[in-house]
Amino acid sequence: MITAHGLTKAIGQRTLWEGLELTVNNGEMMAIRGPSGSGKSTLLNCLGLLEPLTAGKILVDGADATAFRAGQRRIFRRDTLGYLFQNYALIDNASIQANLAVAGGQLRGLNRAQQQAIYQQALEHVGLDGRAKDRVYELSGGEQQRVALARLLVKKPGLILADEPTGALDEGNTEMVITTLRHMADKGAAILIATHSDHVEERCDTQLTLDALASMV
Ligand SMILES: Nc1ncnc2c1ncn2[C@@H]1O[C@H](COP(=O)(O)OP(=O)(O)OP(=O)(O)O)[C@@H](O)[C@H]1O
Repeated sequence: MITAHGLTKAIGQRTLWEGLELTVNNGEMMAIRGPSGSGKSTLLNCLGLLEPLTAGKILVDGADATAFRAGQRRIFRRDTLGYLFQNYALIDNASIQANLAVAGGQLRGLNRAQQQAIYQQALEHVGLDGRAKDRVYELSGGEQQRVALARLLVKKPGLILADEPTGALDEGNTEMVITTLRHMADKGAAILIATHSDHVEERCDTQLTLDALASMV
């Protein structure tokens, strides 16, 4: 569960958003809407502790994440956070399997055969069965997006921040991504999705719109 109070972000002279309040419970998906430049990606980056806030407080499962020290932030990113970036954030010259292996999460403490079974299941889920040895740079944009999704399935994070996760995908793959995220929410994850898609918003439980808040001061 993530709760945020009074979130404010200013970049230079511009206030992107001010006094934002939001709560996403475990099991829920929230759509973050708003025109290009309204600060959707920046909000996800702040919630993921990748970028500092100007003001406000973020609570993750009741803990004040804004007060985390560097070590606690690392553990939060390693154990709790799953991020679907617009640029997929994959290791380009490594194989699909190597990209799944860096997911951490539920993999720790498992033997090789058990890990292989988890990779296999995740790749089947995203329609990349039998492709584990393919290099990421050989894949299409949509396939890379599906590897990023498979990595989330391997990690099973409690909090997922997805930045326009269906942007590069056709209708079938969009449906697969959104159904997979819905499945992860139903298993207990709290999920925020920055999206321009009405269809994605319809599949979410709640929405937050950032439009009117962006202002010059
Ligand atoms: N580090 C930065 N330095 C300067 N300006 C920045 C920085 N990060 C973001 N911005 C600006 O903040 C604004 C919000 O950007 P952001 O990417 O969060 O918007 P967005 O709503 O996600 O847009 P889109 O829908 O196009 O992805 C933009 O005008 C962007 O140029």
